[in-house]
Amino acid sequence: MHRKPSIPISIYSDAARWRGRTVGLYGGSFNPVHKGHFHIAHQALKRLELDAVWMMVSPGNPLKILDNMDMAPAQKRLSHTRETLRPTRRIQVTDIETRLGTHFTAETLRALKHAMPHTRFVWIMGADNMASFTRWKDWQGILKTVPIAIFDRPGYTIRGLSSRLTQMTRYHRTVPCNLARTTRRPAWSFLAIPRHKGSATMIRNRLGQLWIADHHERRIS
Ligand SMILES: Nc1ncnc2c1ncn2[C@@H]1O[C@H](COP(=O)(O)OP(=O)(O)OP(=O)(O)O)[C@@H](O)[C@H]1O
Ligand SMILES: O=C(O)c1ccc[n+]([C@@H]2O[C@H](COP(=O)([O-])O)[C@@H](O)[C@H]2O)c1
Repeated sequence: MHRKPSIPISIYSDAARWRGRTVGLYGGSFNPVHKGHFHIAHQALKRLELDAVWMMVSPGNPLKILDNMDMAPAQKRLSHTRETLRPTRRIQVTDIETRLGTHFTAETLRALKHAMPHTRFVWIMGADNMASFTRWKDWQGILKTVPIAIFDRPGYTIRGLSSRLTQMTRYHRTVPCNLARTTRRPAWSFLAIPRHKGSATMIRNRLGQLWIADHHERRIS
């Protein structure tokens, strides 16, 4: 039995604005944001014919919680993503999960569908997440709630397309141009876009401890 979501007023007030629109929900740690993220947001807008992409800065990926020392605080990841990407009307950066108080994607989707029943949502993710998707909380519920657009990523094409997710849902694969508007569930597409090698792990490794040290210093002082 699922708990009924409690929705902050600020989110209900967005509902009228996004009525009848198609929004790509692009969740991420963005620890930190990089050009690969920007590439995916643009590809999603174009290839899925979306009205907007919301980059949802996660309060904390439930599967990365054990690596927490490596994770900058959500507020810092949000402000850094906003400063770096300079959001437009069609690509927005949001802390909606923090405001909803949800960590798990299934809960976020339930809350958004409840608050904004007249907006079409599509979940956006990179191919690396295909391998772990069947460990996400209520992953089958996610598939019943929204279509899923999966974007190719260097090093993950074969792993993703041979994942348990692919094996279990192969008959639900859809062509990308129909994905955002299909009412069929489950529905997912794999988008073989030009791949981008951007990686937050690579940036953290290159910066040494700078990105992390910066936020720990602020937390201590
Ligand atoms: N270069 C990329 N190509 C395709 N998808 C990407 C790319 N970089 C990130 N993504 C996707 O963007 C979303 C957010 O990614 P995230 O913030 O975890 O960045 P990351 O580079 O994967 O970070 P980390 O290396 O710390 O795991 C995820 O769905 C991820 O699969
Ligand atoms: O709900 C889950 O169980 C779950 C498990 C792993 C990742 N997610 C979500 O997937 C998105 C991508 O996460 P990440 O860390 O790869 O950027 C982000 O919105 C996470 O909250 C969600």
